[in-house]
Amino acid sequence: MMAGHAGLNKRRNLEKNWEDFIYSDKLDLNKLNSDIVSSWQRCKKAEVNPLGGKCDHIYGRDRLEQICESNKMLLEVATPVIESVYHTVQGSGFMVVLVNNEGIILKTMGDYQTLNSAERLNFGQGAVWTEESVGTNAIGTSLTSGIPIQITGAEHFCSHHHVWTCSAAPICGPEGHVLGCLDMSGPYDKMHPHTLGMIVAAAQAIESQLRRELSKSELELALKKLTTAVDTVTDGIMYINGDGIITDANIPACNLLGLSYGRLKGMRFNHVLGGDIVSGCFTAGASANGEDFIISAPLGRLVCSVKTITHSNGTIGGAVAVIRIQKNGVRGPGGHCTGGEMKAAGPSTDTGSGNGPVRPSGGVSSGTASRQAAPFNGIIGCSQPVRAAINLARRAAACSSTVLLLGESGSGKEVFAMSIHMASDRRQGPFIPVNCASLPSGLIQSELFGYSGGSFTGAKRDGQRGKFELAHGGTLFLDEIGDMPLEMQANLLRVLQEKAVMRVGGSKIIPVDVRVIAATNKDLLREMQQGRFREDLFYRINVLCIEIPPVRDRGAGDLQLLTQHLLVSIAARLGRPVCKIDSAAMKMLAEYHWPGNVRELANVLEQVLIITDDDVIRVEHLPRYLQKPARDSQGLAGQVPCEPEESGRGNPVSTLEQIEKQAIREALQRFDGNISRTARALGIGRNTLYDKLKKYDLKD
Ligand SMILES: Nc1ncnc2c1ncn2[C@@H]1O[C@H](COP(=O)(O)OP(=O)(O)OP(=O)(O)O)[C@@H](O)[C@H]1O
Repeated sequence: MMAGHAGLNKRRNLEKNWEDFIYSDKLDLNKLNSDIVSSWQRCKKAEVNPLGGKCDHIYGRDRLEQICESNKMLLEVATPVIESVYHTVQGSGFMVVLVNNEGIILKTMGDYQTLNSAERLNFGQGAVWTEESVGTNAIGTSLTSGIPIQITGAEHFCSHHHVWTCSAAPICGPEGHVLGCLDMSGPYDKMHPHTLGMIVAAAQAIESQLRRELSKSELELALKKLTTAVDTVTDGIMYINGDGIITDANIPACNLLGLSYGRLKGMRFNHVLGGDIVSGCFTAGASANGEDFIISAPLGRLVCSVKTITHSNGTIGGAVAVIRIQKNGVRGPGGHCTGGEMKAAGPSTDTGSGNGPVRPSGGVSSGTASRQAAPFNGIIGCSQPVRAAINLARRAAACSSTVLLLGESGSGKEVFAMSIHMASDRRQGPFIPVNCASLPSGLIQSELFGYSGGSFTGAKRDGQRGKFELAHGGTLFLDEIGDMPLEMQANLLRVLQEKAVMRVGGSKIIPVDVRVIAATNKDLLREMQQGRFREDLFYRINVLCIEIPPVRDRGAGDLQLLTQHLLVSIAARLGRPVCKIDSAAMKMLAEYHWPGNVRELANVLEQVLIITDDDVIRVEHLPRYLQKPARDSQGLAGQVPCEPEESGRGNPVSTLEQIEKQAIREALQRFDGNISRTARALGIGRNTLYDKLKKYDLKD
C-alpha cells in the first residue's frame, strides 16, 4: 500500500508525466514504464478521449448471454478461483473482474462501494474494456501486450481512472492462445505490488484447471470414440479386471455367448468360458497373450483371444477378450489351423465338462472319440444324406487317402474339407485352400508348385513357396478341381504320385508330405468323356468319394436347423439381436429349391436381417423370388423333418432348371443386371452365373 510523503510524490509525478504527454506530447522515458508509454501512444493514435473513461461500448443482455455461452468453460473454471481471490481481499475495496479475449467483461465480484464506483464508469458485465474503448488500463493493456501488468493512478490514459489501481494477468489456453484476462481493481491508495502477484497466481490456477478440464473432455471424447468403435464391430469384446471378472461387454459378445448383458457383466470370465484362459494369460504374461483358443458356445464354435492390459509399472491391470464365430477353422498368419476346444457357459451348453482351454501348441490328444467328433459339430444337419456324408468324412479323417468331395456350389464342400482336416492327425498342420477355377492359367503352376528366384519378370528375388510346400505336414484343399487346365492336371498327377515338387525355374526336388482333398461341382465322368479331365488323375483323386447333398435333398428338418443356426450366427456378426422366423416364412423357405444351397440361404437370411428390425421374420420380409415359387417347384415343404427323403425325386431336372432360370431372371431384374450383386444374392460365384446366363440364354 502506498502511504505518506513518498506516495504523494509518486502520485504527483505520475500526474505531471500524464499532463506533459496529454497536453504537450512530452515523454520522460526515464520515469515511465515502456509498456505504459507504448499504450499511451496507441491511445492517442486511436483518439481516445483522455478526459473521459466512461465506457460507452456495452453489449446488451441477449448478446452477452451468447458471449457467456461461448466462454462457458472459462467461466465455469474461473468462477471458483474468482470467489476464492475475492474472499481473501473482501472488505478492502477491491473487485475481481473476468474478461474474454476481446476485453468483454464476463463477470465481476467485489465490495459494494467499489462496484458502485465501477458502475459510474460502466465498468461492469458486457462492457468492452479495451484500450481503444477506455484507454490504457490493466485489462486492455494486458490483453494487447500479452503480459501481466499493474496500472495505477495517472498511468491510466483517461483521467476518470486516475483514482483506481488495477492489476491484470492474461489467461492462456493449453495451446498458448489468450482466452481472457483476470483483473483486480480498487482505490488508488490501496495499490500494492503484491496484488499483481496474487492475480498472476490466480490466472495460472485457472490455466491449469482449464488444462485438466480439456484433457478430461479429450479423454471423454476418446472414450466415446472407443465405445462407438466397440459397439460397431461385429466381434464380441469383453473387458476383464485383474480378478478375472467381466466388467463390460458389447452386444455381439452377449449374443455370441447367449447371455444378457446383465448376466454377463460381473461373471467370472473363466466361468463363462468354462476354462482357465485368463489366469493363464495373467501368470504366463506375454507368452499367452493374443493366442487363439477355440470354445464351444450355443452358437457353435467361437475363436477367443485374450490380451492383457499392463500398467506403466508392468503390473497386469486386466485383459480384453475378443470372441468371434469360427469360420472354417482358425488360421494363423501362414494359413495354419490352430486350436483345441473348450466350452462356453451359454444357457444351453453343458458346463460340467470341466474342459480347460487347449492351446494349439498343447494339442488335442489324437484318437479320442469325443474330440474327434468336435470338428463335425459345425456341420449342421441331421437328415440321412448329411449323416451319411458326415460318417464317410469321419472315416476319411482317420486315414490319409486323397478325398474327392462332390457337391453343388455352396453346399458345404469346404466346410467338410476343413472338418476332415481338423479331425485328422494333421490338424496341427496347415490347411491350405486353393480355388483352381480362380487361378489365372499362367500363374497356376507357380501358385501350386512355387518358383525359384528370378525365374520370370516380377518374380521375388528369393523365389516363393507354392501351395504344396505351404501345406507340408497338413492338408491341401483343391477346390473346383474340375476347372483345372488339362496341362496342369498332368503336373498335379506327377506331384501326387511322387510326393515331391519342383519349383518353376528350379531344379531341386522338394519332398512334400501333403494330404489332398479335392472338390468339384462338375460331373467329372462327363468331363472325362468330353476330354476335359484326365482319366488317370480322376482315379488318383477319387480314392474316397463323398457326396455332399444339395439343400433341396436334405429335408425340411435340416433346412429349419440350418435357418436357425444361420439366423443366430448372422445376427451375432451384424451385432443385432437374434430373431425368429414364423411358420409361414419357414414354409416358404422350404418351398424354394435353393440352387445356391447353404450359401444362398445364408445370403437370403443376411439380406432379411439387414433390411428389417423386426424380431420375427415373416413372408413379406423374404425376397420376391422366394415369395413366388414356380408351381411345380420341387421344394422341401411337406417333407418329414430329419428323415431321409428317398421317395418322390423322380426326374425333376427340367423343372428345376426352369425354376433356376426364373430365379436368375428375377434376381437380375432386382439388381438391375449387376452381375456381382445378382451372383451374391443367388449364392453362386460370378463365373457360375455367367455359365448359367449362357446356358439359359439370359445374356441380355
Ligand atoms: N452343413 C452346414 N452347416 C453350416 N454351415 C454350412 C453348412 N454347409 C455350408 N455351410 C456354409 O455355407 C457356405 C458355403 O459353404 P462352402 O464354402 O463350404 O461351400 P462349397 O460347396 O465349398 O462352395 P463352392 O463350391 O462355391 O466353393 C459357408 O458359409 C459355410 O459356412
